[in-house]
Amino acid sequence: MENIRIKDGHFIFGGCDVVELVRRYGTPLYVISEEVIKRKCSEIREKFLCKYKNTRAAYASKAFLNPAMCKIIEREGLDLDVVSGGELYTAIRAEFPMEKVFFHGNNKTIDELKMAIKNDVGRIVVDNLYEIELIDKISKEYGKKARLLYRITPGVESKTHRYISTGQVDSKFGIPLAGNIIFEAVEKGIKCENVNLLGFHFHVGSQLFDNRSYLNAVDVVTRLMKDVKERYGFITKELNTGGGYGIYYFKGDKPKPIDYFIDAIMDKIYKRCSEFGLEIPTVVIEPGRWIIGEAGITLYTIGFIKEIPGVRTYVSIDGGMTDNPRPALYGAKYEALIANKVDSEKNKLVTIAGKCCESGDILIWNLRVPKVASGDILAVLNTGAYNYSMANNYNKTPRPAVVLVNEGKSEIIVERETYDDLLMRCRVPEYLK
Ligand SMILES: Cc1ncc(COP(=O)(O)O)c(C=O)c1O
Ligand SMILES: N[C@@H](CCCC[NH3+])C(=O)O
Repeated sequence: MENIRIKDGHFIFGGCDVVELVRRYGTPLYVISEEVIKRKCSEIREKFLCKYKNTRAAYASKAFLNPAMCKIIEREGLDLDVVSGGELYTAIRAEFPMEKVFFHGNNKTIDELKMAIKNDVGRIVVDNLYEIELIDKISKEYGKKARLLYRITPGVESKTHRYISTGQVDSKFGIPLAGNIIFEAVEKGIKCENVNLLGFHFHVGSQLFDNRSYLNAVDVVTRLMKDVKERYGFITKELNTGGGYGIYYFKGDKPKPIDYFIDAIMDKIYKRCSEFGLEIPTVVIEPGRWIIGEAGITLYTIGFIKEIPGVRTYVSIDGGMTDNPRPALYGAKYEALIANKVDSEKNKLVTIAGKCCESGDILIWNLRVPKVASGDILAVLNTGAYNYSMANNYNKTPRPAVVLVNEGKSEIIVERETYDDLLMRCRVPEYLK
């Protein structure tokens, strides 16, 4: 793994000795490398934004979001995809340019839509027919004209965990193409005076290593672009092709370079548009995991070690499914190392157990490690995406801090939660006191 450096048997990440980070900030600790994020964004600029005209790249912030991340993304010249009122609010508070925000969601509430429209969000990605009239009405109230993309369900299968596959016909996301619904939606979009329909969106799934589902989706959406042009004279000005590019977590994962996806998608869009006599729309991509996944590690302190003779050795850590629910949720696998003994020979097989009161709270089954002791530090790799953002307070566990590292410097960007934070919103009715 290219981000791994070793010095005096210690793991160095973002130029920082992680043992020092633990001493300073405690564990569990999310550590995010600014350098990796910048490298990823620069690759997107080089291989997509500069290479192809009329393109935009939005960072899918559900993967990892806080005000500092908004600032990095803004500086790197990317747009932002948000999927909830909370993510939108974070972007607003971080003063992220609203015209560069794409607002998603399969069940946006009225209050969320109001916040988006009032703040002149760049695009609302409409997920169903009923949203359109609501947006039109709210836009009218605020004297605005909301810019819309319609998310379609392209009806394509993707090879990934079924919980993160989104493009198939039977999906809760997007406007179905069967029947007349999509045409009804386009007619509405054209007729409603307070909206400006700009084009279409699809997102086929996440953690993908194959570009076929994207290409199949481009086939479907360009056919739709042709149909709506013929029926209504509607010109698709923008086509958002979603995110989903996979990264390496564990042996067997075979991530592809980003241009494997981008070049194939662009080539297919150009070909189909030329075949159908369509104008080339502005093309948008929306990666989340690919930008942030490899930028993060999580550090834990090893606690009790339990050896069941002839069965297994459980090594317990001070976190688990509360800071990383992915193994319990998707059976996700991670690589990890003992950060203060990186050089030592790995001659033991252990299972890393989280501290939640759940048998399923196992972070890693069968990890090869050197002889470990209580107090050693475990570093789990490539945890930048969907770890901090999916963390929770189960068993009244405070969420860890997030530290940003760069060239040997470290800075807290999210403070560790305290027990008082956990109780801050609880109230005891008078009669129970
Ligand atoms: C609409 C949309 N765009 C982008 C993404 C980002 O996905 P990923 O993090 O896999 O790139 C998602 C999540 O799967 C999504 O639902
Ligand atoms: N939470 C998922 C990704 C969801 C993508 C959003 N549609 C994961 O950890 O892999």
